Amino acid sequence: MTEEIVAYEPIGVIQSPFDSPEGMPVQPIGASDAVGTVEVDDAYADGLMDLEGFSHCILLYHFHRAGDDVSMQVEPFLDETDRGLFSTRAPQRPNRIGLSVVQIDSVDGREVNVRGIDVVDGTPLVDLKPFVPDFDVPDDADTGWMDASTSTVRSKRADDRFC
Ligand SMILES: C[S@@+](CC[C@H](N)C(=O)[O-])C[C@H]1O[C@@H](n2cnc3c(N)ncnc32)[C@H](O)[C@@H]1O
Repeated sequence: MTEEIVAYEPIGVIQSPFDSPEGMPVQPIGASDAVGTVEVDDAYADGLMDLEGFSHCILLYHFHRAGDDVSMQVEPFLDETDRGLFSTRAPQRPNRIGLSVVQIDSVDGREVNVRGIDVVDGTPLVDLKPFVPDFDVPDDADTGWMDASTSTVRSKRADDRFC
């Protein structure tokens, strides 16, 4: 077991239309109409320079409303079978880090206006990176058990199992 403790402070906050983890989309593909704002703290505003040239960005954030009961096998939203936690995107994990690729509508001061947001309003932002298909999309990716069709993911809504 590693001895080092890693601690981060949020660099900002994500505003979204969703007040609760329950009943909301489970991935950005199901939230294409959901508009949100990523607001970085003043100290980091200059770091948004040049971001407007990218159509999408990667948000890394803390699932602050996830429950404490972390299991190594979970039934994910997109299946009816238990799966190893690390083969899922379940929010309830040892380090509650979430990742979403969202569309950038505009960058305005310390705010990034985004679309396709699948997080609860007030989610603490840990990092933001540009999405670059050549870096981030392998052309030979296999997706294991996660064979839910695109239309299933689009219409799927979360329940309270990870709260
Ligand atoms: C399945 S996770 C996927 C999130 C991200 N796209 C990922 O893959 O890491 C999305 C679900 O997490 C829950 N959720 C979103 N924001 C949360 C937060 N701040 N705290 C706890 N749960 C959250 C909601 O139930 C939402 O439907």
